[in-house]
Amino acid sequence: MSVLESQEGSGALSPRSFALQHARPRNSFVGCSRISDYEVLGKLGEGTFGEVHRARSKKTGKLVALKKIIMHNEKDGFPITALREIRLLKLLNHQNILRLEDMAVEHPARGSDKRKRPIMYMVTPYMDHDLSGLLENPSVHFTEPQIKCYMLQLLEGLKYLHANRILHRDMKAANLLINNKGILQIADFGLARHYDGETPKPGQGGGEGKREYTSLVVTRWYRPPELLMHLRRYTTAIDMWGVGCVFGEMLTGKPILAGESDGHQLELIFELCGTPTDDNMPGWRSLPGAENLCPRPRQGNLGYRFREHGPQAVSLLKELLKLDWKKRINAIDALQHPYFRTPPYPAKPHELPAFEESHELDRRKFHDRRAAMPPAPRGGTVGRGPHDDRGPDYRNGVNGAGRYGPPPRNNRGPAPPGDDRVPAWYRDRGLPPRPPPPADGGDYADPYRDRGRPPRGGPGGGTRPDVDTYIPSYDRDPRRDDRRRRDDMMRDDRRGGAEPWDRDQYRDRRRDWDDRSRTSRTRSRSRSPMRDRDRDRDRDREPRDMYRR
Ligand SMILES: Nc1ncnc2c1ncn2[C@@H]1O[C@H](COP(=O)(O)OP(=O)(O)OP(=O)(O)O)[C@@H](O)[C@H]1O
Repeated sequence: MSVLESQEGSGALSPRSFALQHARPRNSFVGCSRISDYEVLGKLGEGTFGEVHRARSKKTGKLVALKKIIMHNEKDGFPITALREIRLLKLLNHQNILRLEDMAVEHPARGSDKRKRPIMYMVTPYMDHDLSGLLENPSVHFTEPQIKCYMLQLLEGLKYLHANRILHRDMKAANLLINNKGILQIADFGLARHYDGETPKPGQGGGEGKREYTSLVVTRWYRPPELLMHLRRYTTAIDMWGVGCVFGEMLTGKPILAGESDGHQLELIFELCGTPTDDNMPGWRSLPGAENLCPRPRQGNLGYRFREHGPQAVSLLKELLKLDWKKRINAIDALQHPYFRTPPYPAKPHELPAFEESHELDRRKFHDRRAAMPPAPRGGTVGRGPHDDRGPDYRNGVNGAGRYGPPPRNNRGPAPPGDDRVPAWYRDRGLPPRPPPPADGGDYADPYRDRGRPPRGGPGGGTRPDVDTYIPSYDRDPRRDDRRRRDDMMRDDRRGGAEPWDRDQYRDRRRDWDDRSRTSRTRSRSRSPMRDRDRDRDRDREPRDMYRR
C-alpha cells in the first residue's frame, strides 16, 4: 500500500505511524556531513533563516544548494521553523517537492570562542531558478504549453502534500524552484505543518476544517480572503488560492494581487473576484475579520482582466480564486480541468527551453537591464505607491493598467517629474513601490524583521505606520517578510495548534519562551513580540473606505 493510499480516509495519526508511513528509502538521505565535503561556489540568495549558497559535493561532483540556518538569537537555540522544515522535507518523497538530501555541519574553528555553536546547512539539489526570478527576467516569455506544464507539476506536488495531510501555508512564485530540465519543485517548508482534517476528495473542493490553526500564515499577496478575515479552521484550500495567484502571475508576468496592507489586499481581491455574499462565500459574515467590513458591491473583473488568455484559463482561475473556501477547487480536480485538455496542450518538462539562471541575487541584474529599456508610451498609471492620491485601483493596476508580460512590458509613460523615488526597474514592474525609509531610520523600524540583526541600511529597513509591517519589501520580495509571520505562527501554534507529536517539545519550549519573554519584558517593554503584533493588527484595522469604522 502506498503512502497516499494508506492516508486515504484514515483518522489522525500518531507521531510514530505518521513517520513510519512517510519513510523515505534509506539511501535517499545522507545524514550529516561536514561542510568541508562541499566546495562552496557562490551566494544564491538570502532567506529568513540564512543565506543560500551554490556548492559542489566533493564526493559526488553534484551541484547542490546549501541553506545556512542562521540563529537570529543564539539563546533561542535552533529555530523551530527550521526544525519543522527539516523534519517535513526528510519525510517527503515526490518529484515535485524539493528534496532534502543531507545536513552539513560547520564546527567553529579550534581556539575560537567556546560559546560559538556549530552552523548547520540544509543540502538540497541545485535548482536553476525560482519562478518569481524567472518571471522577472525580461528575456523570458512563458508560452501557454509551458505554463500548463508548470501548473500540472505544481498541482501534482500539492496533491501529494494534501493527500499526506500537509499544509504548505506559504504558496507563492518565489517558493517554486525550477531547473533547466523543466522540473518544478515546491520549496520552503518553514511554515508548513501537519493537517488534522479530511484529505481532499474529488468533486468536494476543500471541504470543512476540523480544528483551528493560526491565521498568521501565507505571504500577503498570496493570502486567501478567509485568512485575511482570520478564519482559523482553515483547510488545504488556502494553498489552492496561492496556486490561483501563481497561475495569474504566470499568465500576466507579475503578481496579480499586490496589496499594500491586509485591508488593501481584501480590496484588491473583491475588485477581482467580486464582493462576498451569503451565496458566494457562506459564513463570511461571522469571521472575526469581517466584523467591520462593508465593501461596495462588485461583480469582480476576473473574466475581463484575463479574457485574452481564453475561456478555459479564466474558468480554472475562477475555480482557484473562489471566495468560498469550502467549494474552491482542490488539486485532484484542478488536474482534470479542461484547460489542460484544450490546445495548445501542456509541454513535457524536457521540451522546455533552458534559461539563464535566475535567483534572488540575479534579480538585480535583470532590474538593471530593464531600467535601461526605453520608456513606454505615456498613459498608464501604476507604480506610484501609497502616497499616490489616485486610489488603490490606479496604484495596483487592477483595471488592467500595468500589465507585465511579453513586450511591450508596460503601458506607462515616462515618470512624471518628481517621481524618481521609485527605481526605474520597479516602475516597469508595475508594482506598488516600497514605503519610503524614515529619514532617521528609527521610528518605523520593523521590530520583527530587524530583531537580533544589525539595522539594515538603505531602503526597506523600515515601514510607515499606516500600513502593516508585513509589507512586501521590494528590493528583495514579499517573502523576506516572513520572519514575523513565522514567529507569530509558532507562538500561536504552540498555544493549541501544534502537531500532536510536537506537543511535549512545545510545552517545554513554551515554558522556556515564557521565561525568556518575562525576562525580556522586564528588560524592555518595547521588545515584547505580543505587543508588537497587537500594534501591527491595530494598524491594519485603520479605517478604510470599505470598513464601517
Ligand atoms: N535548492 C535550491 N537551488 C537553487 N536556489 C535555491 C535553492 N533553495 C533556495 N534557493 C534560492 O535561495 C533563496 C532563498 O531560499 P528559501 O526561500 O528557501 O529561504 P527561506 O529562508 O525559506 O526564505 P524566505 O524568507 O524567502 O521564506 C531563494 O530565493 C532561491 O532562489
